[in-house]
Amino acid sequence: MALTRVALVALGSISIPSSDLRPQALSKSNTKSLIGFNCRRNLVTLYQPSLKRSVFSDGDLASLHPLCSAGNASVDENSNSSGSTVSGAKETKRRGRSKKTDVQKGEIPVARRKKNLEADQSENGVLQVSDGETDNVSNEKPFGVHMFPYPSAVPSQSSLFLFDNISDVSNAVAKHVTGLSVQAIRSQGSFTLVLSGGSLVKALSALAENPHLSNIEWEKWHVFWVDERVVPISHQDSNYNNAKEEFLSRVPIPDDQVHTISTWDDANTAAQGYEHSLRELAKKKILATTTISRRKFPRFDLILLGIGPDGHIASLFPNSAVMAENKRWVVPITKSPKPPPQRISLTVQCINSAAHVMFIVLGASKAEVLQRVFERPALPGALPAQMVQPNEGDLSWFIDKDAASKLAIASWSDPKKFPFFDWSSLNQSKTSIGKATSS
Ligand SMILES: O=C1O[C@H](COP(=O)(O)O)[C@@H](O)[C@H](O)[C@H]1O
Repeated sequence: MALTRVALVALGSISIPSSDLRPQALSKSNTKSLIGFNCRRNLVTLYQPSLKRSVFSDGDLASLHPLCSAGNASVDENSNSSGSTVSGAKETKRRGRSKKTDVQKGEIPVARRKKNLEADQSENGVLQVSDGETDNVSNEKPFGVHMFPYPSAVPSQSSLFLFDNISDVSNAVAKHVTGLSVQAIRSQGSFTLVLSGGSLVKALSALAENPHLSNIEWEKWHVFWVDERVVPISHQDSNYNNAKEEFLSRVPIPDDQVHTISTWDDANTAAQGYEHSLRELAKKKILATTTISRRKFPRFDLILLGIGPDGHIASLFPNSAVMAENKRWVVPITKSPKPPPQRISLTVQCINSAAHVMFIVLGASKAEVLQRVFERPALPGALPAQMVQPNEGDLSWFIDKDAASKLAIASWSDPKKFPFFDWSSLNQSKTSIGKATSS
């Protein structure tokens, strides 16, 4: 019990910086659909300030969103008119936000843009998502079990946000990314973003629209890819091409800061070439690095991940040998089960070195795999998405209701169905054996 408390107190200092999903950006109907969870390893806590408390029974969950009720009833738009919130340890105050939604691209000087965005940031660097009511997370209780992560030296934190549709997801993602961009630029002068391919890119549409389009300091962005297919960059299978059409062509990031991967050769050469260019950028300090087990890895500010129906992330497919790679930053894939067969991918170790990792999962075709990721343990490597546990960063999931439709969220608090496992007991077990009789 004591161990549980320790873990929960830690929830009071959620370190995700101002993802800022405040309701000003969410329309009234949007706020109905938002559910926020904070997870620390296998703990999930859910907050809703309008209930003036932050611990929920299953009944509360059912009233918050139909997806949380045991029967997964169809969505009742009126079931929750208050929206939910994730807030920091300090009281959240609604602050004034300048209305610039109609400001055209480039019209706001950089200094003013910064000021406007700073006004949007949370106090104390703590995530504060609010519908204007207040909440305090310092005495949370565990809500349930979250995923089946593999232990690592430093527990990471994660959050799960659930929305009705892709447009709500896109708005929330845009605000989250904007917040991280502001924070990175403020602390180090640039923002390094890593894109995935596939359906995820569509969820970036709100980022390329006002107010984000005008507010973001695009000239300080560097864009990378978590994986690429070995096809010409103009090919319809190219992740670059996909991102260019859906997102990059709509935002003013300088061309030389869009780090396309040369894929004219075979996968081996392309992987070596990409790793080489990343290492060069690290030497030039354009890319930060971090050390894990005495090896250097790039520390991207944010990696955006999708998930395939088989649980693959990037181009890392279930049970492939490259899942175990812990030296290289980039690996070649020559027999991808999903076409095209030749690809390159950042490694799990590389992904877990990022400061922030965000999954964006949309659509019913992802419902089953999401259930496996959150509710079924798998052997290491069998479900690549479960291996995403940033070493010194945070993980967030932005999910629409179709993708979440098979999650038994209402049962997550049932210890019989989802046994609570306290990872901190692993660290303490050596010293606590002797104490067992005295307590
Ligand atoms: O092949 C790939 O698939 C995953 C998932 O794509 P989705 O279309 O099913 O969302 C994607 O994240 C990855 O970048 C891509 O190369």
